[in-house]
Amino acid sequence: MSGNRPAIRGEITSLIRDQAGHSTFGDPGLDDTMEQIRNEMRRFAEDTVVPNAHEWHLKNEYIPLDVVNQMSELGVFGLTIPEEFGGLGLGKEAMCVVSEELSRAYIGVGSLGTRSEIAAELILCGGTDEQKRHWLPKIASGEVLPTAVFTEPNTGSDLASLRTRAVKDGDTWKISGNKTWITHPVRADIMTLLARTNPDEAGYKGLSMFIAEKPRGTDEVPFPADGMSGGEIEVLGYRGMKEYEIAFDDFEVDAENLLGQVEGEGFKQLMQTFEGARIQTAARALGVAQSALDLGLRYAEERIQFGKALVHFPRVSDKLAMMTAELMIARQLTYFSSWQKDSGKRCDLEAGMAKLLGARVAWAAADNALQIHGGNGFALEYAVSRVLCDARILNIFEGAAEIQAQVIARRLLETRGIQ
Ligand SMILES: Cc1cc2nc3c(=O)[nH]c(=O)nc-3n(C[C@H](O)[C@H](O)[C@H](O)COP(=O)(O)OP(=O)(O)OC[C@H]3O[C@@H](n4cnc5c(N)ncnc54)[C@H](O)[C@@H]3O)c2cc1C
Repeated sequence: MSGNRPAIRGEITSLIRDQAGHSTFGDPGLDDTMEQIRNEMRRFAEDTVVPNAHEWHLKNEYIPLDVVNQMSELGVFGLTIPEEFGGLGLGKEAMCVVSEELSRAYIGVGSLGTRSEIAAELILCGGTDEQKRHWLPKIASGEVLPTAVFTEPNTGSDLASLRTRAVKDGDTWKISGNKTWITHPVRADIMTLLARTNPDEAGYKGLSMFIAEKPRGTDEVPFPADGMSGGEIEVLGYRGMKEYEIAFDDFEVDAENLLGQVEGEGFKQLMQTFEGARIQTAARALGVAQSALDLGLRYAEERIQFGKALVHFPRVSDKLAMMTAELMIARQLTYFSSWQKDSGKRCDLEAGMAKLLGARVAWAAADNALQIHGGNGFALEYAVSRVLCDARILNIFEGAAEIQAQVIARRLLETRGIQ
């Protein structure tokens, strides 16, 4: 406790004021290559995303395809895909830096690569050679945008009990059932779709994963495919890709698009992506927290009350100091998890902690930054109002906070030999 004193918090605030506009406050401990990647992403985000993000949010608009195409050219969708399949062959560490920097500009942009990461990891870990050769280069180049179709109206956290059915009919599988909360499905070309292929097996063993092809749609005709319909779910934040509920009624998937050509492995295949997906979500949380800190600091410097800038009031500068310290802790845990993953070590415990902590830190940072804005923070016109809405989702998806806590507790008990 001796470290958390007013003088030290004041010193931290003075240091971050000096570093305002820098990439990070404090040295995150990355090498030059990673810092170059960060700078490149930052330049792109500052030029292309920051000036527009708030308007996209307020108008509930899609992130323009032109921005998506520029991200393809920067290699965002093929970051972790091996070079032999057209990717950049980088690790989760790079994925963290990129996700963080893009999410700092707008969580929607930082999340565009999420579904490509999940699809690529599913195919890399569980696909046949032919599926890898066919899909990975297209995902890496951004030619194919995936969407992740897992959640159902009655099945969220307890995914293993989902009910959407897949029935084999000659050379096709026919999918029937209801999915919900599907992000960016209208502009997607493939769906990583989890469905029950064995109705006699009610748990995870009855599930299989498909790489289901679909045509792109529009707002007017979102799903121009037989056996597929759906409607938009309006949301507080996390906009730019749009969320949909989707009904399948004998929707056809080619038999060759069953992942790995194996039935009953879908849940296990998906579990292999959990560590990576949690690390990526933790990195998105870092970006949101950094964005809140940037906005809070700038406002505290500019707003004068009682004849001084707000930043000179200890109760304001304390908030900035704690945001900075918490962000650094979450950042280190996230990077550490990525290093574990990149060196092939099990890291579900660390990834779960990073995701849980990152989401909390982002929410606290957004709340504090809004508080620093006073009444203006509550006005839609100010970017911090968006950041608060965007921060809120991080505790819900990619394993809600309660589920992460459960995973962490279970692993701790396991390591102590208690089952
Ligand atoms: C904006 C947004 C985007 C999303 N994008 C996608 C997507 O692209 N694809 C997709 O498939 N899904 C997506 N989801 C769905 C998301 O993954 C689920 O919302 C999440 O898994 C939680 O499921 P649920 O909403 O059904 O909540 P529930 O599972 O019903 O949980 C409700 C609450 O109960 C708690 N709870 C549940 N079980 C337990 C337990 N055992 N112990 C303690 N607490 C528990 C939860 O933590 C939560 O707080 C998205 C959701 C949102 C909101």
